[in-house]
Amino acid sequence: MFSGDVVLKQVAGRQMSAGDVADADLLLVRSITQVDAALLDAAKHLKMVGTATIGTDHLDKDYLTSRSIPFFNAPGCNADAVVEYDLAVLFNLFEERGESLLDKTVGVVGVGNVGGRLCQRLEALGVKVLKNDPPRHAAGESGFIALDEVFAQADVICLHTPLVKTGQWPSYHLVGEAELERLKLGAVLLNAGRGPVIDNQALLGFLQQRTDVTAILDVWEHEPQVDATLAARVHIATPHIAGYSLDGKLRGTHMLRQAAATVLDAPQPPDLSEFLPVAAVNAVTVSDDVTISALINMVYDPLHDDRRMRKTLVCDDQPVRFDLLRKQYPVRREFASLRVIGLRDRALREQLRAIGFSVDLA
Ligand SMILES: NC(=O)C1=CN([C@@H]2O[C@H](COP(=O)(O)OP(=O)(O)OC[C@H]3O[C@@H](n4cnc5c(N)ncnc54)[C@H](O)[C@@H]3O)[C@@H](O)[C@H]2O)C=CC1
Ligand SMILES: O=C(O)C(=O)[C@H](O)COP(=O)(O)O
Repeated sequence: MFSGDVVLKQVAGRQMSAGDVADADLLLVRSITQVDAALLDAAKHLKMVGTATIGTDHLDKDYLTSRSIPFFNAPGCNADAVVEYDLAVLFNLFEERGESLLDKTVGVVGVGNVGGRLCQRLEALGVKVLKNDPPRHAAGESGFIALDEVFAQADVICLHTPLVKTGQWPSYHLVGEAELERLKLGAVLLNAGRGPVIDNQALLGFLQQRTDVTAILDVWEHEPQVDATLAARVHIATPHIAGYSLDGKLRGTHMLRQAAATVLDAPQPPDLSEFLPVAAVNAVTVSDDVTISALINMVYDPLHDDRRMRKTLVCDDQPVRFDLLRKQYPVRREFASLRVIGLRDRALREQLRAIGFSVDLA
C-alpha cells in the first residue's frame, strides 16, 4: 500500500531501536513496539507516528504530544474480526455443551468499537446483553450497569477494554479475585482486550478452585511469555489473534495510508476495495439443516488457533513461537466474505445476517 518514492525500512517490531528511526519521516508500527522517548529522542524529522491497531497502550502519547508529533491509530479496523472471534468461540462452546448462546445473558465490559458491535450482533440475535462502560456512562449515555452487577448476573462475560493504567477508569487488573468470586456457577469469561486487564495469577488460583468456570484467553499478561499452567486451565488459548482477519489488517494499513497522505499533503490512496481480494471460499449452498457453528467454522475455526498455540507451550523458546504464530498467521476472512445461499428457513437467514454473513435466497 505504501509505494512510489517512499524508501521503506522494515524492522522487526520487538527489535526496533533508536538508530533505526533516527532518520525516519514516518514511523508505522504495530502493538509490540514501544514508542517512547528511548526510541524517538534521536528522531528529529519525524512527521507522524501511526499504529495499525486499535490499542494504543504501546505509545507514550504524552511524549509524542510534548514533541508535537501527530500520532494515529486505526479505530475499528479489526473490530469485526474480534467480534467474530467471540462469536466463533461461543457458538462452538455452547454447541459442544448441547446448549445455545441464544439463551444466555452476555455481559460486555468496554462497549466501544469491538464491544459495541458485539452488543449489536448479539441483540440482533435476541440475546440478552448487559453493558459496562464507566467512561460512556459518565459522559451521560444510558444503558450501562456496574461491573459488579455484570459479574454477578451474566452467563458469559466478554472483556473489551483498552489497557489503561492511570486516570479515572484504570483497567489494569480490573478483574481480580473479588470480581472472579462474583461469577455465576458455570460462567464463561472471555478476554480479547489486553492481558493485564485480568490479574492472571488471581485467575489461575480461581480456576484451580472453580472448575465450573470456563476461561477463554486471546491475550495474556507478560506477552509473548505465556503462563503454561494458566493456559492448561483455559478452555480456548490463542496467541493474541482475535483481530487478525486479512480484512482487518488491510483496513488498519489503509487507514494509516490515508493519515500519511493527509500529513504529507499527498494524494489519497485508492479505495480499500481495490486491495481486498475475493475470499477463496466466497459462496456456499446449504440446506436448512445447517448449523450456525458449521457455517462459522467454514470461515474461522478458533480451535485451529488453540491447537497451534498449545503445541508451543512446551517449547523452551515459547515466547519466540508466540510471536511466530502471529507473524505467520494464515489468511482469515470475515463472515461477510461468505455468501450463504439456499436457506428456506427465514429465521435462520435472519440470524445469519445478524451475525454478519451475506445471505441470499438463490
Ligand atoms: N485481541 C486482539 O486481537 C485485539 C485486542 N484489542 C484490544 O481491545 C481494546 C478495545 O478495542 P475497541 O473496542 O476498538 O476500543 P474503543 O476505544 O473503541 O473502545 C473501548 C471502550 O472501553 C471503554 N472503557 C475504557 N476504560 C474502561 C474501563 N475501565 N471499564 C470499562 N470500559 C472501559 C471506553 O469507554 C470505550 O467505550 C483495544 O484497546 C485493544 O487493546 C483490539 C483489537 C484486537
Ligand atoms: O488492534 C489492536 O489493538 C490489537 O490488539 C491488534 O490485533 C494487535 O496486532 P499486532 O499489532 O500485535 O499485530
